[in-house]
Amino acid sequence: MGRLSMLFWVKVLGLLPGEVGHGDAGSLLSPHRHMPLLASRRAHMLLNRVRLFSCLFSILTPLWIVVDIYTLPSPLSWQLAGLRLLATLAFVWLTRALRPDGRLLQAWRGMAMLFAIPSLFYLFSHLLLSHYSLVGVSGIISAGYTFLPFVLLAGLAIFPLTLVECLVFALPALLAHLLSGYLQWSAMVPPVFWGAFWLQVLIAGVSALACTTQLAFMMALVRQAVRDPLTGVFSRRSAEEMLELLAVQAQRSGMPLAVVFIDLDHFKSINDSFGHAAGDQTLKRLAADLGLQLRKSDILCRWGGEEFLLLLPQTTLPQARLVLRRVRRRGLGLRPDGQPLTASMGLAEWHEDEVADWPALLALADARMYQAKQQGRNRVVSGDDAVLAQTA
Ligand SMILES: Nc1nc2c(ncn2[C@@H]2O[C@H](COP(=O)(O)OP(=O)(O)OP(=O)(O)O)[C@@H](O)[C@H]2O)c(=O)[nH]1
Repeated sequence: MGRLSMLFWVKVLGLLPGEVGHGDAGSLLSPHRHMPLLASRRAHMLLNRVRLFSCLFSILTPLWIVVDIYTLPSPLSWQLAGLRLLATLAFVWLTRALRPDGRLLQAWRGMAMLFAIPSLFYLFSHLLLSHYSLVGVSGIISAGYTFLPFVLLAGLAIFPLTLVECLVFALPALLAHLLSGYLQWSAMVPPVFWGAFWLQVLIAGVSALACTTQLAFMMALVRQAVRDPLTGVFSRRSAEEMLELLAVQAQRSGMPLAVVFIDLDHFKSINDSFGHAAGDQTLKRLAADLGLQLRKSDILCRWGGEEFLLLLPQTTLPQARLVLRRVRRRGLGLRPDGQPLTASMGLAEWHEDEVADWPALLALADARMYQAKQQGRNRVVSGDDAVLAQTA
């Protein structure tokens, strides 16, 4: 990582060097390269915040009707009350309609609606208010309506968003301000209008910094939480979470999903003969070597002790067998005595094995791994009791 980018991460964002990963800068820019676990956790967080805020707005929006009725002339106050009631209904609907399901698309939809309701309210209220020249208390209350885009842009700061997402969500509020100026162009005072616009751009910039900083911390936390500290591959807990996500995808889209349960052979003897530290080193080296041989979309997890789980999304049984043949041909590395390190592997696939859920898929791969142990170790057992030869 370059000195300049490290300066940004450490000095500007306040993260420690170990908490920053390769490709994190790209992940702050756009959500395309986010790993599925980060995407799903972020989707949950975004939608929960959307629901929290729409709940809050559904209480606060109608309360202001009383102030309008006491301070603004009729029928303006009643027209604004009608608008407020419509907005309240929309907020209530938003609070109840969307349930977090880990899909980013749904979270974006929720955010778009949360921001669209006040933006429309702002435009329509502005149209109504532009027909009146209000002074005194009425003037002060009506001026309050012009603050809505500022509130919206500042509200962005509570969401962990990438820079591109920030821009997309800030744009409607900025456009609403421009449109309101266009609709009442003759009555508008240009310096005030452009001054307000400049202020909104500034607030949007500060919000973008707050959003991306939150996201950077979230990425660091997720990375720490999902990795196994010894080997650096995914932990058991994150393996379960990813299996849940991948299972939903396999069921919905019909895409294949292969799972390999890997148990190292005679690992205890490494510890017994060479010590626990040598055992740890062997596990670390194996994880690093395996990681290099796999595709970016493949997911290697440490299930526990000397057991690993390999998740192969969008991979059929024959394709998974090819992957394992390649891995076994290259070898799993060496034991401290120079002998080849071997493993017993159980392979199962979502559709071909007709499993009902991911625990069943895992149980099948685990059972096949035991079969491989019983049949003499250093082999792969997959569907139809097919045993891949020891020397692939
Ligand atoms: N060094 C080290 N050893 C570990 C770790 N986790 C588990 N082990 C050891 O891995 C060994 C697993 O032993 P067994 O379950 O008997 O399996 P095995 O010796 O590989 O024999 P088979 O699986 O039957 O081929 C135990 O001695 C554990 O203490 C770890 O993080 N580091």
